[in-house]
Amino acid sequence: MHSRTFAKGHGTENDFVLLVDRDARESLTDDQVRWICDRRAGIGADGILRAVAGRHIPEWSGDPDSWFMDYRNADGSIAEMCGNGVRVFVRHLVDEGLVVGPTVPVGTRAGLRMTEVLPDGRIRVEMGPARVALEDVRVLTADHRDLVAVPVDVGNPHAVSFVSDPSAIDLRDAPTWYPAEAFPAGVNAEFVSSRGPRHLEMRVFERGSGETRSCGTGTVAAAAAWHHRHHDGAVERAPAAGAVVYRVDVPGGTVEVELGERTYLTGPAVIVARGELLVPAGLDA
Ligand SMILES: N[C@@H](CCC[C@H](N)C(=O)O)C(=O)O
Repeated sequence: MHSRTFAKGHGTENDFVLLVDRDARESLTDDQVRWICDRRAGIGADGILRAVAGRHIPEWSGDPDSWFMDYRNADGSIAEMCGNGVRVFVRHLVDEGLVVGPTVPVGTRAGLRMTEVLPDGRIRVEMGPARVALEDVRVLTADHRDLVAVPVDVGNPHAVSFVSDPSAIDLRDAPTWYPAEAFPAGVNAEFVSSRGPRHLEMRVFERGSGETRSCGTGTVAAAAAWHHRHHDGAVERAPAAGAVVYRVDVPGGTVEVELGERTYLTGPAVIVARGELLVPAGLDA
């Protein structure tokens, strides 16, 4: 058995275990990730945010000294980006005195993300482009719904379906999709309805984690898909008129998405615990 320090936090109840390991001295195997994220045998989380220096990530070509968010889903898989996670990541680095805000750059597998800690404590993240595909796909849910879905790339893949009532969708099993080749690396599936002008409600089934209480990249995908399909492809034209701001309600809270020349996600980030993880001997790498 060995021990390592951890913190636990969430962004709109999308929850994460944070492991700071700037010099990449500790291993983090898929089995360890699954154990840490297990809500009965481990700490419990939707994913892990490992904080390392960029130099330790082979696919990172940016500043080797910048902090890199090495994100893992609860099943051990790697994802390119996590919109709620990056806010929690920054909150933790600031709280621990490892960076000085308010502006904090973070390396991710989807590229560099500039973040800003706002005076009210929320964190605003520049999310890179949200690419809305022109061709729809179909998503099949556990309750045998066959839904039209809009593919959106926010650094990671999303399929956004517009439904009359997201709470009525059965998400006990993972949705599937067709054609299968639309998402060769899997997809995060969002179910979205309108609550008023520029106000959406969303549920999500995340690749690698199952149904979660929120997904930051998913809210950006939802707003971008909605705006694109209901304003005749207007996301690209938004800069002329200034950014449009969507409020997106998820089961775990509310975030704000700005669509314009750049895309921003703003929301809360909360650290709830710090402690010592006792890694069982069987999981020692
Ligand atoms: N919850 C995250 C997204 C995490 C990664 C996702 N499950 C994937 O595999 O792409 C968010 O807040 O964006």
